[in-house]
Amino acid sequence: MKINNKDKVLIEGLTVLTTIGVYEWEKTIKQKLILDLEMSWDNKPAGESDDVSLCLDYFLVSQSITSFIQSTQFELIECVAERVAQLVIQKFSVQWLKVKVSKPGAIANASNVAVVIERSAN
Ligand SMILES: Nc1nc2c(c(=O)[nH]1)N=C([C@H](O)[C@@H](O)CO)CN2
Repeated sequence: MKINNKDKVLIEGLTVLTTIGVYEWEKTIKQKLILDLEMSWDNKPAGESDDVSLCLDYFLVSQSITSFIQSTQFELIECVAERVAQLVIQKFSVQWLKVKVSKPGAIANASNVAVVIERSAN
């Protein structure tokens, strides 16, 4: 059977408020993070059957990521990216993903700062 290795499911602009930052003043406030995810997934079975149980459900993935980030305190956006990658790989059996975490309010004279990571299962 041929596998569609190039298929992806994307989540773009997922906005979450959380406690994030290395400085003391940041530990008492909520700040906005924006996440973009690119996840490898064979979309052919879901596309051919129109069966939600065969897709990578972006609603469930978004819900899991949002509640995880909202309920956890972080210092670095690198840590958010790493933990989100682990969650998606473990909970949704995703084999490869790219995660971008932006913290648009971090630098007054920059429109955005972000980190990007790519991770694989195993
Ligand atoms: N590479 C990073 N650099 C910095 C981070 C970070 O998460 N990753 N965080 C901070 C502070 O929390 C900053 O956002 C306060 O404006 C500094 N550098």
